[in-house]
Amino acid sequence: MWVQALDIILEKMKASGFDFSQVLALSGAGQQHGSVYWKTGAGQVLTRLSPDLPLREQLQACFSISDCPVWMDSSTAAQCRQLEAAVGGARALSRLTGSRAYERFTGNQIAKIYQQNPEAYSHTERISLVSSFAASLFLGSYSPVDYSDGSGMNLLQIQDKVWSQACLGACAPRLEEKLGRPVPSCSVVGAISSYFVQRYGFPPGCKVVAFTGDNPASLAGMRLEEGDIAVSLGTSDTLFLWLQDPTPALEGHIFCNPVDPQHYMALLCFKNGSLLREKIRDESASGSWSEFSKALQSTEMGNGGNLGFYFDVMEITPEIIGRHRFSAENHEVSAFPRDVEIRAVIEGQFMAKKIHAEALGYRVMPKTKILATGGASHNRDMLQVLADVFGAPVYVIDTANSACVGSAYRAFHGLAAGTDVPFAEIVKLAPNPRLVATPTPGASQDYRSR
Ligand SMILES: Nc1ncnc2c1ncn2[C@@H]1O[C@H](COP(=O)(O)OP(=O)(O)O)[C@@H](O)[C@H]1O
Ligand SMILES: O=C(CO)[C@@H](O)[C@H](O)COP(=O)(O)O
Repeated sequence: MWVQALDIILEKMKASGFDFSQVLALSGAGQQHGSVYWKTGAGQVLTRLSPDLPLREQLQACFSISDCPVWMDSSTAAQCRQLEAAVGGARALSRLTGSRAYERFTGNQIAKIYQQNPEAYSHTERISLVSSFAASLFLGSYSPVDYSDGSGMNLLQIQDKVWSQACLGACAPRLEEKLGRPVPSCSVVGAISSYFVQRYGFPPGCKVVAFTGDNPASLAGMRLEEGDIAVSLGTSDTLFLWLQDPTPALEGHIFCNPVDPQHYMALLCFKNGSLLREKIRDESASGSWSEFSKALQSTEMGNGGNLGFYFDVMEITPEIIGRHRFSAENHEVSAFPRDVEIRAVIEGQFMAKKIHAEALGYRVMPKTKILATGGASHNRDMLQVLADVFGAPVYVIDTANSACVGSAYRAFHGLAAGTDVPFAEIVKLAPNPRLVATPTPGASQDYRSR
């Protein structure tokens, strides 16, 4: 599916007259943590692709696992406990790799594949992340994993930027050779393969800059500065911040920074994001976002004291499931009126984000900007609640696809690789984010007191 998606995108671009010969460098992003298993011999196939055929037809037999584990999988609790035990506990693993063991993190996913399907594992010559997999297609050879996306595996020592031998050993045998050596996120990993030159007309020297995770790429696309907080309202909701001195904790993740190898980023991931909001929209707003917005407009900030927490699937931050509603008198109730329900979902989600960010050491400063992205950042009424809960102005960039924009910026940065030009300098002429919501005076104190 992923290979075919790339075929389709490039064919559509070609049909629309896109001039590939102008592309000097490219980069990209993939959902974090997902993994792709290349069968023995696949590396050879990659180097000999015929420009006369789509990629899908040529790569069909190249994978030892046909259904790639993706980030939403949470079936690896046993492997998580084994990994934590092997390195001296959850806190020790977090200090080493930036996170305690998480079910979706790739090391635990690999361990499960090795334990349940050792034959497929032994026929695997290379394991890619979704990001390095896509880069490999463009390169025509295996692309290394970059430090930033590599931090979402529970395998990389985030301070030293090398695979942890203890973690590798706890997950599966001969794993280091299947992963290859990780590289700085701004590395040029090679030139585009002749397949793309001949089939689409890319210039032969077009540089491929290491691909990274969707959240690190979004951080680049939003040109985050210290003190800012980015809120991505996609399928999942994620929150990320730029950090200099990380303090890995038991909740949340520390990743290597995708644009500055000396720095870090913190990330919190909430599984009950847009899919939950869509469910509530269908149940309480006749399936219409505009009805959903009307409910937010017609209810008061603070929701008359009603409070709700909604986790239809097992949440990541924190591990909890179920819908929990509390009346103004602090009694658990089984339902709210439709409009109250809609406000309760949005206020509950945004208050949780603020509380968890503060637990990682985050403080709203006078210059703090909240940068919103992802599909739901089109919804201005939701963004007003976000501004009120955080007590900070909310901005959006012109496109909600910040991971794509970030990939383009990173490709541009890659062109200057080796000259030590900082990323901020490279993107300084990019359009500034637009202010879309300012906090209602006194709002954040109101929310704090709740
Ligand atoms: N007007 C809107 N209001 C709220 N949510 C919206 C609106 N438009 C789109 N969305 C949500 O955006 C989500 C898709 O976000 P997107 O960032 O594209 O996803 P992904 O994280 O998979 O890249 C959809 O699940 C949808 O619920
Ligand atoms: O697991 C995480 C981050 O740790 C997710 O954020 C994935 O990176 C994919 O997210 P969506 O783009 O589907 O929201």
